[in-house]
Amino acid sequence: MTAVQAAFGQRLGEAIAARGPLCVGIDPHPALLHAWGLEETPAALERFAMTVLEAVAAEVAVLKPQSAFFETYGSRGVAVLERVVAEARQAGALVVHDVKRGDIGSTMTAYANAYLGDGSPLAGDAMTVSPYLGYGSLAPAVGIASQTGRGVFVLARTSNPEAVGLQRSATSEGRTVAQSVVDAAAESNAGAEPMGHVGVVAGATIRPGELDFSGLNGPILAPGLGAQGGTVHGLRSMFGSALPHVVPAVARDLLRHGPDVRELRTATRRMSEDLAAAVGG
Ligand SMILES: O=C(O)c1cc(=O)[nH]c(=O)n1[C@@H]1O[C@H](COP(=O)(O)O)[C@@H](O)[C@H]1O
Repeated sequence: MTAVQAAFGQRLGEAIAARGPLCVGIDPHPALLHAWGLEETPAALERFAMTVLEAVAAEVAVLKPQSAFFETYGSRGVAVLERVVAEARQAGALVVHDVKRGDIGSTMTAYANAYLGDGSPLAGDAMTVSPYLGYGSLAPAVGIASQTGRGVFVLARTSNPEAVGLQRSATSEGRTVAQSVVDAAAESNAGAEPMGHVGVVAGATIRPGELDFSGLNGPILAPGLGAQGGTVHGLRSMFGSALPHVVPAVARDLLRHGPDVRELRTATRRMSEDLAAAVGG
């Protein structure tokens, strides 16, 4: 029988304590492949991903491969993603699959089993999920994550400008849609220590005080640093006392330092140090 790993909230907390909170996105955009002198082929995709791992997998708490950039290459791309997951976890980083899945019933269960199920070739540590079929439709993923010591990150207030109309609109109770997602995640995390396994996604581009995270008791994935205008120094005003639970994510702004492994690692260390100063100070 496989031993059940510790709960995701605990494992993430330990990883952040050991390595700092930075999450590096592995997003092999065609433009980045070209900038690195690579072609758009499965072999080049693998080279790109393995270079990122060599530079940062032993440095940062979390790696977040964006599935679409691997799926583009069909089964060979997915095979590269499997290798990324295995090698990242081997190097001690947690893997968050950025897949933004949202569906109902047995289909949601199948998505959760693919990315979070024990024994799945793609099983990482967490996945991003979309609540726009109803937070309750995510129950299979929330449940499978809990049973397997894994996590989910539920899209609440995403970093893209198109999200504003929907996510900032008011629900019948007068809260914003985004706040209702945070509050639903808070209910799933109630009583968990040191924090629950249901995280939310809130861009590092939101307005200060836009959301109340005080009851969340779970992690906040905050993409949008650098290329989308988010800054390390802006995080405190956006997240306030929830800052210790924030996992800021960056992809393009670091990946542009490749393909030189040392330059990529140096840029990552610099950003981690800036974060430590901003979060701790
Ligand atoms: O879920 C995500 O990771 C995500 C949520 C969000 O609100 N905004 C957002 O940009 N992302 C992802 O974060 C990555 C963008 O990273 P940058 O290159 O640093 O802008 C992409 O993979 C996006 O899909």
